[in-house]
Amino acid sequence: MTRKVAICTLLYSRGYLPGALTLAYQLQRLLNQTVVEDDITVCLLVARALFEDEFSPQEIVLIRSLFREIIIIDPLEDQAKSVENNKANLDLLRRPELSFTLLKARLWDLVQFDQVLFLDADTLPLNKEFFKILQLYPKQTRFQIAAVPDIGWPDMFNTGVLLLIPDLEMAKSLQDFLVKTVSIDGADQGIFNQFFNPACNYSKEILHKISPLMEWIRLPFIYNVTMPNYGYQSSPAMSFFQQHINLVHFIGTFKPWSHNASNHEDRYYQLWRDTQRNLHNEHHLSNYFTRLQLGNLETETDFHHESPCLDTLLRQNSGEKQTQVSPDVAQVGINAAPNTAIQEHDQEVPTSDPQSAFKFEWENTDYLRHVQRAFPESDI
Ligand SMILES: O=c1ccn([C@@H]2O[C@H](COP(=O)(O)OP(=O)(O)O[C@H]3O[C@H](CO)[C@@H](O)[C@H](O)[C@H]3O)[C@@H](O)[C@H]2O)c(=O)[nH]1
Ligand SMILES: [Mn+2]
Repeated sequence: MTRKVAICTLLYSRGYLPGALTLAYQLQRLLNQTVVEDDITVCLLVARALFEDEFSPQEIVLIRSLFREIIIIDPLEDQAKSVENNKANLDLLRRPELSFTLLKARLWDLVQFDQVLFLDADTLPLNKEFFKILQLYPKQTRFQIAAVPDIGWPDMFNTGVLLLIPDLEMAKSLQDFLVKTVSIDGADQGIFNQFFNPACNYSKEILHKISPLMEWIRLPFIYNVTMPNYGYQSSPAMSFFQQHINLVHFIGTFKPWSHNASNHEDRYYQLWRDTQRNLHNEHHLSNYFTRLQLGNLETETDFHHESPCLDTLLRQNSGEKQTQVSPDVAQVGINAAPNTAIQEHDQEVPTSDPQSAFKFEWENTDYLRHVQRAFPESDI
């Protein structure tokens, strides 16, 4: 039977829009070149406040033309509390903008799909071989998460590429867990590892009470090759495996769309920019995106003058599928909120600061009560 598979990315601030659009464009391009057994829907998970208050109608049209489905997500229950609890560890990471990556927990709510492949907005699949990822574990269960080891700490997985089985009980357990536990890195990667990965738990017994089947399935690195890959970029391994790399992931604060990225010579950054350029050309968007990268406010007038194809797009996409709330394009305010500041992205300097301030608070929670209820006997 054909499985319904969502390939999703997440957007909760407009600074990552170039990443999300370029990723969607690349996915479409590669999907057009290949025959995939599954019924694939390329989706954008977008924070409600961002989608409804910050995007202009033209931006929404553009987003709709690249994503088959837009899924508007609300904050998690007690999200503000979780963000506050995690603040100290996120400060260690020096990435305050990552606090809302916890929203990835919403992926388990997407039970309209049989499986979800999540990709960070700063990833770029390179070839159609990438879709083989969907065939790697056909029997994946809701207790398993499939992901690639993190180069910063390979006993943990990186959460930029995730395969998961949506399930409402798991969603609830994970979200309860999130509220009650301090994340290792103050964001989603730490907490998802603490939830699924036995290496991140002081007590295996506790993990087994959730389910003995809880597991991280370790995917090959070629499905999430993180850049910059300090020390490895020019290594023999890099040249040996180069032909087999299926996806690159631009981790850290310096992104290919950062304002000074055009001086960056690395071939994968260049590849990302070439892909973005093709997207611009097809949609007549170059000027618009130049301004976006600089973090300037967009104006409707400029946009219309320079993008005559958008009226056509508006008409073409008016029937586009969208789940949850669907604000009428015409009713959405034009740049109602000021553009969120796009940070100065300097080249990230590797740091040897200790990252060990996390603490587990099993004793102080009633987490176990919740998870035991969440998993019926028959599943264990
Ligand atoms: O301001 C932001 C920041 C992030 N995102 C989304 O969240 C993802 C994660 O942020 P990113 O900058 O890609 O994080 P990384 O530099 O890749 O950092 C690592 O650490 C993060 C926090 O644990 C994980 O989410 C990542 O998967 C992991 O690679 C992005 O790709 C976007 O999809 C936004 O929409 N707006
Ligand atoms: Mn990322």
